[in-house]
Amino acid sequence: MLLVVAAFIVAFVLLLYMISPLISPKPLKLNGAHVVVTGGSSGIGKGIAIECYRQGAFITLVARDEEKLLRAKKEVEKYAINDKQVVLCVSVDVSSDYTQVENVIKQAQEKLGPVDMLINCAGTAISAKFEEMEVERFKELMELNYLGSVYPTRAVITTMKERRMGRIMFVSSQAGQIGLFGYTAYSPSKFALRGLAEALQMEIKPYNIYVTVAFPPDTDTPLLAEENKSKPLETKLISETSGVWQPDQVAKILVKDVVQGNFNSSVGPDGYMLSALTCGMSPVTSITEGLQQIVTMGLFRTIALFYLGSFDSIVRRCMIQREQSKAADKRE
Ligand SMILES: NC(=O)C1=CN([C@@H]2O[C@H](COP(=O)(O)OP(=O)(O)OC[C@H]3O[C@@H](n4cnc5c(N)ncnc54)[C@H](OP(=O)(O)O)[C@@H]3O)[C@@H](O)[C@H]2O)C=CC1
Ligand SMILES: CCCCCCCCCCCCCCCC(=O)[C@@H](N)CO
Repeated sequence: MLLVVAAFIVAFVLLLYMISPLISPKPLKLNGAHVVVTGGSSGIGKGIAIECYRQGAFITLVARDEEKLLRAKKEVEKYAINDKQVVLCVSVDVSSDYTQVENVIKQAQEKLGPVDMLINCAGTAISAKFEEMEVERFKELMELNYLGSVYPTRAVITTMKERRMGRIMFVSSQAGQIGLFGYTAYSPSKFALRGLAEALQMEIKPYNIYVTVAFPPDTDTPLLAEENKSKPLETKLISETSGVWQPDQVAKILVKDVVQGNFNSSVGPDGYMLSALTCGMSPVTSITEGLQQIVTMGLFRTIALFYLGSFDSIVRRCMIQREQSKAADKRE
């Protein structure tokens, strides 16, 4: 009896693998492709631009500061693999006015052809305790991190649907998979991207367009340095769990995933566990991914409970320490 059940399971898994080419997208060829990277003048976005350029892509860098854009362009150009490749810079605020965003995308398409791949990486982070966060920040982060990804996507989607091809990446964060101390304004803006990505992917899969959401851990960029100046100790200690990564390491993984059309892109062992654990109803891109989620979910939830316990104790310890030092100050 057991043997029959085992045989059925094996046959079922084999069958799944046989049909797997039907559900996995064909990898996109970066050579000659037009890749638009918002936030491409710094940090992770610049790393992604470099990685795509090294594989023969034409790049449009989108950000506000023109000087920073030009500096990034020069850096990216060092990685050319042929003399036809071009790096175009466009200066626009991706979060304020849709018409402006649409216009710059149009200009970029006129110069470098239709967009094959859009990387939504422009974004920022602020960490502070909920009651210490200025209320405008909640709106600002939603505007930049969420609407700043909606607008460029909206501007490329019609052409992608007509051409029946394309890739779109949203750069969320591990803080877009788990709500963390200090990130009451940031986490929601990154969670929102996941909802957008799931809904959009269901709409555009029949058009052969694939959506990827990336969930990077702390990455050594100008943004992290700036953020660390005022980051609550709790946030720092909790985030350290999954380490600090280099932008080029992160960029390599993200580019590989978006090229393959994977819905999920995670970095490092903690990132892998977080993604398996929080997969919910998100689309699956390969049989292996689905099977891994089925098998590991219970185990990862068990591990997660230990992590959550240790995060709670970090928060409690920091609170006690603060109160003690306040009391000591008073005595002096
Ligand atoms: N670093 C980290 O630890 C992590 C970062 N992330 C996410 O990755 C993304 C990139 O972060 P990172 O590389 O560290 O940040 P950086 O600050 O190094 O780069 C941000 C980029 O976005 C551009 N940008 C910012 N605001 C706007 C705007 N309104 N319109 C157009 N462009 C804009 C910036 O250029 P300019 O200012 O000139 O406009 C710059 O090119 C962010 O979405 C961040 O949330 C996710 C996980 C971890
Ligand atoms: C099985 C379960 C495993 C659980 C592992 C949990 C690990 C949590 C670490 C969260 C790190 C958050 C980094 C945010 C980075 C970011 O977006 C900002 N630095 C932007 O500047």
